Amino acid sequence: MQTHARPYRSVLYIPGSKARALEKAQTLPTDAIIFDLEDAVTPEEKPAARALLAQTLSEADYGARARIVRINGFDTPWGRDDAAAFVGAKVDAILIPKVSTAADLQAVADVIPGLPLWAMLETALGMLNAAEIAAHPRLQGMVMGTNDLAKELGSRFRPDRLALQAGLGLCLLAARAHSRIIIDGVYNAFKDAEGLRVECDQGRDMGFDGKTLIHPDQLAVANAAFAPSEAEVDLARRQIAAFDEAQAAGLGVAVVDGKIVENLHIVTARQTLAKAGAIAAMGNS
Ligand SMILES: CC(C)(COP(=O)(O)OP(=O)(O)OC[C@H]1O[C@@H](n2cnc3c(N)ncnc32)[C@H](O)[C@@H]1OP(=O)(O)O)[C@@H](O)C(=O)NCCC(=O)NCCSC(=O)C[C@H](O)C(=O)O
Ligand SMILES: [Mg+2]
Repeated sequence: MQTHARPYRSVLYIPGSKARALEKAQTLPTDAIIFDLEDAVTPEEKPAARALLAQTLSEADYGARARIVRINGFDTPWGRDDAAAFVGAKVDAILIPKVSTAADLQAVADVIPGLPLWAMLETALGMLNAAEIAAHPRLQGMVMGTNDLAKELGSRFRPDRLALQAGLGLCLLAARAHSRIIIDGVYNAFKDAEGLRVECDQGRDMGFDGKTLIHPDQLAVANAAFAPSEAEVDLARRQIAAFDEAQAAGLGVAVVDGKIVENLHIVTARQTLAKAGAIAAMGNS
């Protein structure tokens, strides 16, 4: 598990063209927002959405929520103008769609100095190049684009996401090897809370930091699934106490609930407590 200064349990997409949704998000319990100029915005609306978003971000207060802008690709008519519009803006990161190589990232890095970059991992080539993408020095986070990936693979939806597992696993390995944030893909059936819960639990079990979402009704499920449970916090505290006691007695191993606790488990326990603390500080239940 990786801990970061802020939680990313819930990462809500908001179409940059929807003024009401942009306003509403200022009060929603989401850890981060992706302000989208790509797939959620029609070609006809793109220039107006870019202007609305730039204006909104200069005025609105999104509090502690991370503000990430998803621009269009540089192989489209809008990508370069999107990038130019957010240089120096009040945003935490720029998210680049369909990143397939480290060179795709570098092209954006060259025109946006300073700001952290995030990459959508959603092409077959991106899966195969996940390691070089994650290693890019400007990269901070990775987002799985499971719709585009399924489209490229020709795979069908399955609740267990069998066809996507290889790609999800490759990207997760790459993110962890380079200490990057990594967020799971969206669950399209936004009225199916139980299906979302199952997919969130799968993502959390695999090691993702959180889930991208498309509707406010999905927030509570993701926030619960990706937060340490009370039982996990309690166990972490007891492991740390037992290990401290063992060390004071000159031992390198403790036993808690019939299981050994070594140094490496203490690293995880401390990360669990740090994550719980960061969530409490954020104020989103
Ligand atoms: C999915 C939706 C089109 C549903 O819209 P709608 O029917 O209007 O929803 P509701 O009437 O239930 O909305 C209720 C209120 O909630 C607000 N709302 C809705 N969605 C959002 C949102 N995403 N963020 C903030 N607020 C939202 C409405 O304004 C209503 O407010 P109120 O007036 O107070 O009642 C719609 O939810 C939507 O457009 N979702 C986002 C879709 C999107 O961003 N898609 C692109 C990202 S996913 C993707 O690209 C995946 C990736 O690249 C891949 O390859 O997998
Ligand atoms: Mg996509």
